[in-house]
Amino acid sequence: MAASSSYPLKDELDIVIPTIRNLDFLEMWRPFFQPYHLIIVQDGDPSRMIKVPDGFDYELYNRNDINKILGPKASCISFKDSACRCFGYMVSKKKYIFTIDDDCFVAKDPTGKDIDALRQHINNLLRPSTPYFFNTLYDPFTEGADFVRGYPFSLREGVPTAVSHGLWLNIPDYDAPTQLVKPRERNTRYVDAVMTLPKGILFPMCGMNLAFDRSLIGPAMYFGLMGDGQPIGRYDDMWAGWCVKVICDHLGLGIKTGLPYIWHSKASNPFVNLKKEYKGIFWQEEIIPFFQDATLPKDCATVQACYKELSKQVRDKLGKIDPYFVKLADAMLTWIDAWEELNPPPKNANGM
Ligand SMILES: O=c1ccn([C@@H]2O[C@H](COP(=O)(O)OP(=O)(O)O[C@H]3O[C@@H](CO)[C@H](O)[C@H]3O)[C@@H](O)[C@H]2O)c(=O)[nH]1
Ligand SMILES: [Mn+2]
Repeated sequence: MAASSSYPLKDELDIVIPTIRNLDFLEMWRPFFQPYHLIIVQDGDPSRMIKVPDGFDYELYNRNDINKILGPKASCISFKDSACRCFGYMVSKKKYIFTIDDDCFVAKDPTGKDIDALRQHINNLLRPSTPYFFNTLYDPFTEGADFVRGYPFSLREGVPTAVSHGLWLNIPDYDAPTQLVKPRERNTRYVDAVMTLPKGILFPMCGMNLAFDRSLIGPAMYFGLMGDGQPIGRYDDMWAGWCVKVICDHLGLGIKTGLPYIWHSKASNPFVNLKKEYKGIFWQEEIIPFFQDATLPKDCATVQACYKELSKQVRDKLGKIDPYFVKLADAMLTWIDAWEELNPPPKNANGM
């Protein structure tokens, strides 16, 4: 199934943008984004006025709004880090989310055509994933592709897709050490593929060009405690991606990576990034085995239950690395409480 209408899921999808800058980049996206509702999460000084180009339908939240809406639970939303974007996921009322950075522009495909990244994400999300058996012709649900010989027919229905992870031309999402040794490296390779991440395999999720089915995995898309007052930064999306992948594997949901590409226009400062990433670079050598070995009990049947269980395991098994992980485990529970407060389960016919 492909998205057929000119603006697919127009009333079922919010675009979440974290920002400390102006939003002129929206002018380039106007042909693709204008009909969609934007949720802008303004980070940093709340007294700064962020100019949104005319013609866009949006809601904007600054730190004062977050504190007012969440009260003490606002402590789980990062300040002075792009991790703040997850507040937008929480306040949205839509089934789907697309999040993009304000320095990401429309890329061109090899034919020179502007890439409608939003439509590609929607196609990725509306088509099933195949985490249990790798299809060597990549996404079998893409036009012009299919399952190859030897692919078990019992697995060809696939599973629901929870996440669509897009990529970036020009400035790649490198860590600070790589940025420092390869300052001029640019990603010029357009790989025309969408792949399902196999079950049991983790991946480094980047929040720059990311879409997900909020109804399937939203409560697990917490971007952690980063930025002001925290010992690490730039591990917001990574943390969310590791939690989300473990939960998707447990619940039988799929995650795809590959198309669409956006054009990432500028590299953030590698020295500032090194300071933010420093502890994460060696902590992750213990964090990754934790997630690789993580198992969730069979009776964890909802994302929230899985997430609460993961929080308990983070406290028990990562808390010994640094007290930060005990704080993070608590923040994961605060996040779920806040999520449930803002997104109460629908009442049944008896109003219960
Ligand atoms: O304190 C801040 C800093 C930035 N933002 C907004 O977040 C995004 C990303 O900012 P930027 O493009 O400057 O940084 P990158 O290094 O390219 O970000 C990528 O690396 C990861 C860092 O966590 C992340 O996945 C990517 O976003 C912009 O929209 C800034 O305006 C902010 O809100 N607060
Ligand atoms: Mn950037």
